[in-house]
Amino acid sequence: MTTHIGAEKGEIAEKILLPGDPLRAKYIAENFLDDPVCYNEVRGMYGYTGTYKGERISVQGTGMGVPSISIYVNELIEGYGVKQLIRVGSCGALQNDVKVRDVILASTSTTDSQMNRMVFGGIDFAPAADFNLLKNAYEAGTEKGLKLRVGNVFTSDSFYRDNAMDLFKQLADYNVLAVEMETTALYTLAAKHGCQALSVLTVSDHILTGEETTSEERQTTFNEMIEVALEAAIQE
Ligand SMILES: O=P(O)(O)O[C@H]1O[C@H](CO)[C@@H](O)[C@H]1O
Ligand SMILES: O=c1cc[nH]c(=O)[nH]1
Repeated sequence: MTTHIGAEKGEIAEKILLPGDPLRAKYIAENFLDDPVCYNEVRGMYGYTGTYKGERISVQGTGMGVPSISIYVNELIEGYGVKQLIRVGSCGALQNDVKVRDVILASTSTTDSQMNRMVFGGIDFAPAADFNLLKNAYEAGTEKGLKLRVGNVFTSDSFYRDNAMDLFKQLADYNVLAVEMETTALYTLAAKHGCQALSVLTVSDHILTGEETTSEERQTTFNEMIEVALEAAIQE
């Protein structure tokens, strides 16, 4: 057991999906994994292990934001030997040609979080997705007929930010596709520990137009994102 995860050693697979919402972890386990077993309920942050197409896969809620996902990623890697981590999250679109329900693969991330500047003594580390995972996810999505977007996402410490529009427009001018709250931490910690990481994100709302998905639409698109992530996970 680690501080925030109640699993015994060996109960968590080397490959794991990481939704922010613990109920999304439960949904993924119950609808996509065979024989799922719940290994964690500490803080209601559900974690399950099952199989997908015969391969052992876990899914663990991370909570929202850099501090929360950092706790789970650290404990999963250092405490349980997890090697491959795929975030399955939601995000807000920053580009006119990125639409609600689109699925984005984050090749890198920009951030307002101080985490990396603290760690690297003020320099800007460039967090990057694992290329093989990114390639596998892109191919899996393309085979399913999805038009995946690949690019830079903004990992923000703030969901409710005063006067956010100027910053969002500037980021859009610099080709940042969307905003979310965890990818920078995931990629940086994975790099530190020699693990593979990728964020697969569904656009749940549009920052520029205010458009939002209905809960039913979110469900359908989340399913596509989850399938892309699972198919990427089981490739070599
Ligand atoms: O849907 P999840 O994975 O939680 O991701 C997004 O949703 C939360 C904000 O509502 C943040 O965690 C953000 O990154
Ligand atoms: O606008 C959004 C949507 C999802 N997640 C975020 O962090 N922001």
